[in-house]
Amino acid sequence: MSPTTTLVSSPGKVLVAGGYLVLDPLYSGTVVSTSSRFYTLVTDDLVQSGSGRRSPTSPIQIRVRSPQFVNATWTYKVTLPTGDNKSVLVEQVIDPSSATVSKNKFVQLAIDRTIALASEILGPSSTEPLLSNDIDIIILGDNDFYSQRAQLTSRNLPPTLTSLTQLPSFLHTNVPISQVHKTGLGSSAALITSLVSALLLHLKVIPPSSFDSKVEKSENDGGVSEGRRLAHNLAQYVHCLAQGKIGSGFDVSAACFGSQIYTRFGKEVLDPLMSVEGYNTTDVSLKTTLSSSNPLWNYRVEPFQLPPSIRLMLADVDAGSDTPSLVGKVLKWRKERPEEAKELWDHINLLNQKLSKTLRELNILAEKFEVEYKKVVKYLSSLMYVQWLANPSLPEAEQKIIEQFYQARQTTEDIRAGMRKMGSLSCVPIEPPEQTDLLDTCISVAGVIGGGVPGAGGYDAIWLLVFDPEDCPQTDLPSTRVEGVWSTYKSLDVSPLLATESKDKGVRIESVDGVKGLKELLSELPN
Ligand SMILES: Nc1ncnc2c1ncn2[C@@H]1O[C@H](COP(=O)(O)OP(=O)(O)OP(=O)(O)O)[C@@H](O)[C@H]1O
Ligand SMILES: C[C@@](O)(CCOP(=O)(O)O)CC(=O)O
Repeated sequence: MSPTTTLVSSPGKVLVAGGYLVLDPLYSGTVVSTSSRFYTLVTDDLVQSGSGRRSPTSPIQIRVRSPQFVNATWTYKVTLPTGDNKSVLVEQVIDPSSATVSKNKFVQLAIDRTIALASEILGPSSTEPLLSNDIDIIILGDNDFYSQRAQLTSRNLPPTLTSLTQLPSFLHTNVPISQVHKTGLGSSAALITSLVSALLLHLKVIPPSSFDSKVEKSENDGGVSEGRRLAHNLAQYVHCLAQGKIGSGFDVSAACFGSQIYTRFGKEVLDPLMSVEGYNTTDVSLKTTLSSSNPLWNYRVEPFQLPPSIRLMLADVDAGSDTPSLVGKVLKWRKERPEEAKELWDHINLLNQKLSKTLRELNILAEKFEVEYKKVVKYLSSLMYVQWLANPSLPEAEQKIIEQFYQARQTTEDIRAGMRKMGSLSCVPIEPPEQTDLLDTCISVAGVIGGGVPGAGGYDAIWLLVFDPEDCPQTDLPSTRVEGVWSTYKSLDVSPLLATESKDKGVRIESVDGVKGLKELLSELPN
């Protein structure tokens, strides 16, 4: 086989509405995929990897490196099924000279399960030649996935968006993965989705057109290829296996399909595959279970994107919360007080639907009244919310657009109130008072539409939607005013993230030259 290199990326996520509710298939979540991405490069190019063609008797080796971390190289030996041994075996090769053994369950399971699926679909004898050269995998996450506070401090830079753009790409974190401060963009979901997608492509289980949205649109009713759906199902499976539980899966879905209104799949589809010890001896077929035509994969992905000239802003709040414990407490409350919970969840659900409908309506208005829409964005970008409706003599189209923005503001506020109520009823700090103060300060800034705490909430982060008018001097942009508030905010340590919304539909095939800083990084990697 001639050497090949495959590079794939997948985005991070922000659950702007639907936290907790999205765990139940009766409700949905509005998830925005981020411009910050995870990249997986798979290569068997002898020059690049410095390794060589295997002799037929030596084992298949896969080396994985995460160059942003200390002690983050993992080598695996792969045994394909032969004779009586029907399962794929992926074992870590431990270097006896190394003082500490580093393991990465997420990476190991992704490789193991993807090769097992490939071997079922292609047959072991067709899979073997695809692994005839040793494989090198490089994993990289955009800086946003990890807190850059220490990097900014060490360079004497203030915590602003401008400072973040000055940092080199894929900065080393100077710690092992287990000690890194994550920012909540869903590193593990983006990592697994990009890794399994890259391997499925590399092993030719799916064609590159699987991730070409133009081809997908022209060839498929729903605009989504079979290959992308297979990658999604596999990534959901691996993520659940690595986390040891079946979550809602909104993060993996966003990494695969992009921004969307997400309704989860029923847990039943993965139950037979979820035994960690027994997964590779089970008689359950991966090919059948993970197939895009398996009706048990009953998730729903409705396309969604933010209206034009609206910017998503994110800030990492350096306090942190333990999501699983928040989820455990909320679900306990829901179990103990089902009626109270149902009433509140139904109420929040209507508000969530109202928000996505309003944003959708704004997309339609922006297309229909392009000039008026731009004018309104510019006009509102310098006004505080209380002034938005102050001029009733504006032309009808402009008035209509302003009313929708006003509605978006009110609905985000109503959702926040609903989430705070859920927090107080379940005794969980979903939007704790410190975050309420921060959000109230931010949304009172001119040009800010609304905001909230993403996902499970707590002390981790906040999101805002702000007007982002074209041809506006940097100093007059709402995002610049917000940054000013964040950098001087005293009661919490607030640090911006660079991420905006990714309008691309999830997994994307990349070229090394097209990813800023990648070529340089690869050229500096030791063999
Ligand atoms: N750059 C990376 N290279 C290799 N593995 C990684 C990398 N980043 C994350 N991981 C894997 O993902 C695991 C973290 O998963 P975890 O579910 O705790 O994070 P998360 O909830 O997705 O994070 P966040 O949403 O805060 O970004 C790590 O232990 C590691 O196995
Ligand atoms: C609480 C929950 O609905 C969202 C958690 O989101 P996040 O990881 O806090 O972004 C859990 C889930 O959907 O898996």
